[in-house]
Amino acid sequence: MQDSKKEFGNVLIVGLGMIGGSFAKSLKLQGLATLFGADRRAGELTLGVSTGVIDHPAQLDEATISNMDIIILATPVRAMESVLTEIKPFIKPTTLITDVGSTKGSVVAAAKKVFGEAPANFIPGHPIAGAEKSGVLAANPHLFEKHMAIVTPLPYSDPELLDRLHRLWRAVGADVVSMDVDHHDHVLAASSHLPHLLAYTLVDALANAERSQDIFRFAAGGFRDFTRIASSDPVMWRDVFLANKDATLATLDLFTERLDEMRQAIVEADGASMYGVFTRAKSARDHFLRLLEQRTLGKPQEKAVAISVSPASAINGEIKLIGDKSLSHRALIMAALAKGVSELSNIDLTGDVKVTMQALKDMGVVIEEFGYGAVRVHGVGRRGLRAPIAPINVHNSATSLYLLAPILSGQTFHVEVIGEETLLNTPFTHLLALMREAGASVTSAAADCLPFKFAPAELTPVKIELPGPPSSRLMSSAVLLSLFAEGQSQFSTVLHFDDQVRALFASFGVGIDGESDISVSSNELKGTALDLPADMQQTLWSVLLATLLPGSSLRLSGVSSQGRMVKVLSLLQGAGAKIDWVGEPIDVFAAQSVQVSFAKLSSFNLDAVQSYEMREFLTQLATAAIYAEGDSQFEGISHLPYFYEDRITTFVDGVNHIGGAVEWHAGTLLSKGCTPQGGDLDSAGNELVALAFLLLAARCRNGATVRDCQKLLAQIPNLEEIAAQLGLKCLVQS
Ligand SMILES: NC(=O)c1ccc[n+]([C@@H]2O[C@H](COP(=O)([O-])OP(=O)(O)OC[C@H]3O[C@@H](n4cnc5c(N)ncnc54)[C@H](O)[C@@H]3O)[C@@H](O)[C@H]2O)c1
Ligand SMILES: O=C(O)C(=O)C[C@]1(C(=O)O)C=C[C@H](O)C=C1
Repeated sequence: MQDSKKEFGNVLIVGLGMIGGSFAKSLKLQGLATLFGADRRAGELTLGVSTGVIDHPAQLDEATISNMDIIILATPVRAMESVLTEIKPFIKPTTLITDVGSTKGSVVAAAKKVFGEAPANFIPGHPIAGAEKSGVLAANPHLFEKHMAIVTPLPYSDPELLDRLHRLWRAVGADVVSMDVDHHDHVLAASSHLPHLLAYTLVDALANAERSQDIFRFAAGGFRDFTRIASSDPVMWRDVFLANKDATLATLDLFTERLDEMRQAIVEADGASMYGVFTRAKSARDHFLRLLEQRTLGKPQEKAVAISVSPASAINGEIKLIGDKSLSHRALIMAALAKGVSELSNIDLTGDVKVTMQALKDMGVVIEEFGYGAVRVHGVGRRGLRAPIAPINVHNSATSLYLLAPILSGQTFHVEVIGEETLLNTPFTHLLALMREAGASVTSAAADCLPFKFAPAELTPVKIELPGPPSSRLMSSAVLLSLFAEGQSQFSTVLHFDDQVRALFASFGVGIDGESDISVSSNELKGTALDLPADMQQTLWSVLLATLLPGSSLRLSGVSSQGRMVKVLSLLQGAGAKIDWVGEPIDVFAAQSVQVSFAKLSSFNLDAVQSYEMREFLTQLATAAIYAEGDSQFEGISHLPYFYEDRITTFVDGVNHIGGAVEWHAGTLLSKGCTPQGGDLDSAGNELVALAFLLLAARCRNGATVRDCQKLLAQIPNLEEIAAQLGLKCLVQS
């Protein structure tokens, strides 16, 4: 009867319908077992044999049962007790008995009733895959692939048989997870049972309604999508609701309450409440779908993208660049924590900012997007965020982590933060130390790396010195943390607080007093309207293009005349750049226009303090130095965090590869003015190196191709468009 070479030996399916048939067909097609089928409908067994789903029809008698290695119960759940009673006298203790039923508590109860105590070889299971079809003709051998199978082992389940059950599910393509029986029934009541109840009830209610003929005649996509599952097998679903009564009632009550609220919103024409529910639900569903896509398709591979730049002549015109990325992150967060509505314009919603925005949406913040760079954020107040349904994923965005972590530590719910790629191996020691100083309850994986788990905690004001010269992200973390500690927090730093960030916080009502001894008070935030100033990297890039390309004349509007922007432009002015501020400064960011034209730059030097201040601009400034007359020198780079040095060494290798003349000695960059020939530049996937290389390429004798620009394009998706607007020929090649 048995082919000993087959991994799972003799397998009997009791209830050869859609699920049992799918299981049998998958094992049979792979040659992993000899398949037996038993069903109270003889016709299903005949079909099972003729369609190649099973090898042999079988009876639940001693000859069959005592010969099986695995028995899978795949009948409706309420039939399982009678099947177990029938097979009990013949079961060998070494035979694995499992099931696929949609409820687990009732199946365990049935086993206890039949056996006194569920035996060690009885281990329940449940595939989270299915269809609205039934019967063996609906068997699909691929049904379980890349879907989850839940196993609910009992305390005394046989470990070897549990291992066999795991292997069995993996063999049909499922990912196996273990769960407690009660938890399973509550989760499935909400995720599967309630939707079936709603679909059946909706169709039935409408079928009996007045005008039912027309309702069905004119029902299109929405009705069809929503009610597909009302075509499922009625016996199976009657059994599910009889078997999982309490958990279903609990989730039904919650839903009924929310449906009543929605009804009330319609009665009162309360558009804001409806909009809130709809956007939160959309965001939650989109989030699920992304997770599901990742499960079924795996993570998409990032494709290497190159950008070739033809030698450019002059760039001319007038341009308003999208808002600064770092301000965009902060503006969204502040608007979410404020009370009332904020209107944000010229906000950059691409790249990492999307990560921050998604996290806020996942925690219930309604963010309406209109057109290019304009959003309306419905603030929920400092402690009004809601627990997300899944961990917050900051992907590869350290900025999102620095800004979200302090606000999560001040919430009233538990939440986990996960990340991806390089972020997973990065220790966030200073950030964690800062939060713990305020009494935050945050635990991390080894070595202060992600994932982080936050629990509610009462935060207290801190009085500390921020370590080293702190990053501007850490300074913002400190301010955000202070908003959740009742009282006044004080930080001293060796650096001045960035003026633009200070202006942004102030416009939401956060007073940051002092230059390097900073005090922040926790108070309520109020929504506001903000027009963000142009992105600093993109502004510097455009200014340098116009400076380096003879015949250029460019006007940039909406450039902040505060903080680092002014400093970097002053530095270039000092080297001979023709940069003029035009008009009066407006708004909280003191935005103005900037007029730039070609200039012959003279060499310029940065001491260690300036290198620190200009650290984000070093690769672009080094490019300017390459085309300046004479030797320029940037000192103290090796004192910066390692990734700044990595950027510079990648930059130096690339420049020299295409005929430039830069040297790198003991943490100092030396550039001898020259015009490189051009060729291939490898940015090693770093977006700031890539941006500098595009600048370098524009003035090379023969142009150049910059490799590995995918991260740059993720940060500035409309780069080709900006270049075209300026008259620069950039071609993106994927
Ligand atoms: N349909 C789904 O999407 C889905 C998904 C996961 C799990 N499940 C579970 O799988 C099981 C089977 O569902 P299905 O969709 O395959 O249903 P189905 O109707 O296609 O198959 C059930 C089979 O069991 C047989 N049967 C009923 N009582 C029996 C008895 N006492 N003895 C022998 N055979 C009997 C029926 O004749 C039928 O062929 C159910 O417990 C269900 O809860 C279903
Ligand atoms: O896709 C469908 O048609 C299903 O109904 C599958 C579904 C579900 O609700 O997700 C149905 C019952 C289960 O026990 C598991 C899966």
